[in-house]
This record gives sequence, C-alpha cells and structure tokens, in this order.
Amino acid sequence: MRTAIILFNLGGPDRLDAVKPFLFNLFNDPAIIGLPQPLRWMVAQLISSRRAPTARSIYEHMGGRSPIVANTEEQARALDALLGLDFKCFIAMRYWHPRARGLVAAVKQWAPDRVLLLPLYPQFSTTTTASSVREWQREAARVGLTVPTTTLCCYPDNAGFVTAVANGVRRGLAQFDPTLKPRVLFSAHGLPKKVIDAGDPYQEQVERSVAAVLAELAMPALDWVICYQSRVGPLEWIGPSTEAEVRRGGADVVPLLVVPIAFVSDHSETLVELDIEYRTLAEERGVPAYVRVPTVGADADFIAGLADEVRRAIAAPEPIRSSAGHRICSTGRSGCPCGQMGS
Ligand SMILES: C=CC1=C(C)c2cc3[nH]c(cc4nc(cc5[nH]c(cc1n2)c(C)c5CCC(=O)O)C(CCC(=O)O)=C4C)c(C)c3C=C
Ligand SMILES: [Fe+2]
Ligand SMILES: [Fe+2]
Repeated sequence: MRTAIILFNLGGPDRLDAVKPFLFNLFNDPAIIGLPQPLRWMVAQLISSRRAPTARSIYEHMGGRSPIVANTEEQARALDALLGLDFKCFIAMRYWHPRARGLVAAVKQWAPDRVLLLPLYPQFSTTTTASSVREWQREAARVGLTVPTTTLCCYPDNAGFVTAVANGVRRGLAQFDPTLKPRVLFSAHGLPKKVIDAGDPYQEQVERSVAAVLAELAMPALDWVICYQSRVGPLEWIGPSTEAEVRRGGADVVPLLVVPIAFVSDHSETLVELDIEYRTLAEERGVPAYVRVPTVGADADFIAGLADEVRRAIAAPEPIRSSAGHRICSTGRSGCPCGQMGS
C-alpha cells in the first residue's frame, strides 16, 4: 500500500520580487478575506500593495527569502526516513511555490493507493488547514487524482509535539540566571476575533496545546501566559498580543522566555518578529533577559509524533465528514470540532 503524505504550510516568498504576489495570493484567499469576487480581488490588490514595503523589509532581514520551504523539506526528509518506502512526503505551500497546482501531477505519477493530507499546523483553523485542504481537493480533482484521501485535521496535544515543546522550554529556562524567575510567553499566530466568534476551534486548540505542555512540565509555580502575534489589518484580533506581553514583562521587570506554540518551523514570524522586533522592544522596555525557544523543526520527538499521527489516521475508521461532505478529519477523535467547519 503506497501512501502519499502531503505536508501543508503557508509558504513564503523565495525572492524579494515574490513578496507582493505572495501577499496577493494570501489576501485573495476567501478563507482570509471573505468578500465575493471581484471585490476580494480588488481589496487583495490594495492590501498587498500597502503591505508589500513592510513585508519586503521583513524578508530583507532573512537574506531576501523565507526559509519555510527549506525547513519543511528537512521535516519531510526526517518523516520519510521514519516511515519507510511505502510512504512518500510531498510539500504543498498555500500561497507560494511549491504549490498544490504544480504538485498534483507528481503525486499522481507516483501512483499512491491513498493520500494523507498532513498540515504542519498542529491546531486547526479555517484560515490555514481548511484553506489548504480545499485547494488540494480542487487541484486533485482537476488532474483526476481520485485515490482515497483523508485529512489529519489537527494534533494540538500530540505526545511528540508536546514533548518537543516541553524540552525546548526546559532548555530555555536553563539559560536564565537561576536567581531569576522568568515568565513564559506561549506565542501563537493570532486571528481576527470574528473568525473565532464564527466557531473556528484554533484558539481552543492552542489552549489545549499549552495545557498539555504545562502538564508535561509539571512546574506548578511557573509564571506563564498565552499570547498572539503577527496581527495584520484593521480588524480586532484575539489577545493578549505578544507585543503587549513583552511590554508587561518590562513593566513587571521579569525575564521572558518566548515559546512558539503554533509554528513548527522557523520563518519571518519567528526569525524577525520574535527574534528582532520583540527582542528590541524587550530591551527598550527594560525586560532583564529575553530568550526565544527554537521551533520544533525536525526534532526527533516531533517527527515521531507526526509518524504516530500518520499511522493512527491510516488505521482510523471512516473519517468525520465536513458539512460539505468532504472527508476532513481522520484523527478518530470524537467530537473533533473541525468536522463542522466546512472544507
Ligand atoms: C491577514 C490575515 C492573516 C491571517 C488570518 C493569518 C493566519 C495565520 N497565519 C499563520 C502562519 C503564517 N503566516 C505567515 C505569514 C503571513 N501571514 C499573514 C496574514 C495572516 N495570517 C501575512 C500578511 C503574512 C506575510 C508576512 C507579513 O507580511 O507579515 C507565515 C509565513 C512566514 C514566512 O514564510 O516567512 C506563516 C507560517 C497561521 C498559523 C495562521 C492562523 C492560525
Ligand atoms: Fe499568517
Ligand atoms: Fe478533526
């Protein structure tokens, strides 16, 4: 039985000239801006033009490109090595290359008996996982890739993921002067509040990830908070913001340990926003020490956790179907909220 595993992530520009079209693809996604066409197309042109200079300077800090593809390739190689020859990982980024459109033919040519969609987002959101799944379904239908396909919707408290994050927290805490009592900021990508109000389970799943990490750490006296970064646009986003928490760390004069809890590899949101912008803010605000925990990347525990999810998904009974009738969840988790979110 040959299984093609499609690893989804958001993607990022591979050169500075790609910043604007990457942003356009992002804002033209109905999962991000829910306007009808041609209005969405016009708004996406406007916002991507406005955002491009800021985004360009972000990517200039990383040598003019996002490292997200290279980092995802490393994860794919590690997962391939663990799963063996009956499995093959392919990478599909949502807003820049390699994209689903260019990938479906290669997957079809590999002649899998089944396809497993594995988002590199531990927590499900309509803006990320559901959007990637929908694009994959469209592209697979276009080339007649009709083999059974299931989606691993989410794995917020996967044991390997949780252990990898908890180990990162332990290593991070060890970097502080033992007389100091750092505060842990679990930082996740934010979302507009109205997306959560419409029933998106992302925030609840982020909270579930943090609860699992805290349970594994078993440090009842730990000072911690969940916060949300990377806000763009005029809408109200869920909070507290990571930026506000960095300021609070300065006001309270506590050292900060920043832990990415929704990103599983490094890119602009970690290498620039956390490592440059918030570190600078922390220095300006008098935070006594600022340490950022690396993302889980190709950490052995994390990759083993993904392999567990793959094996469990394959063994699961009939997947939960979304309201649109698509197979969206193969976790076998009863009551998994993704099933109601449409695909
Ligand atoms: C405006 C809406 C956005 C929503 C909603 C959103 C959700 C969301 N994004 C990620 C993960 C990533 N985002 C990345 C970049 C990025 N995201 C937005 C906007 C929204 N994201 C923008 C405009 C950008 C581009 C960079 C910038 O201009 O700031 C990336 C990739 C970064 C890279 O490759 O360098 C990731 C990954 C999640 C997990 C999420 C919701 C849960
Ligand atoms: Fe984003
Ligand atoms: Fe699910």
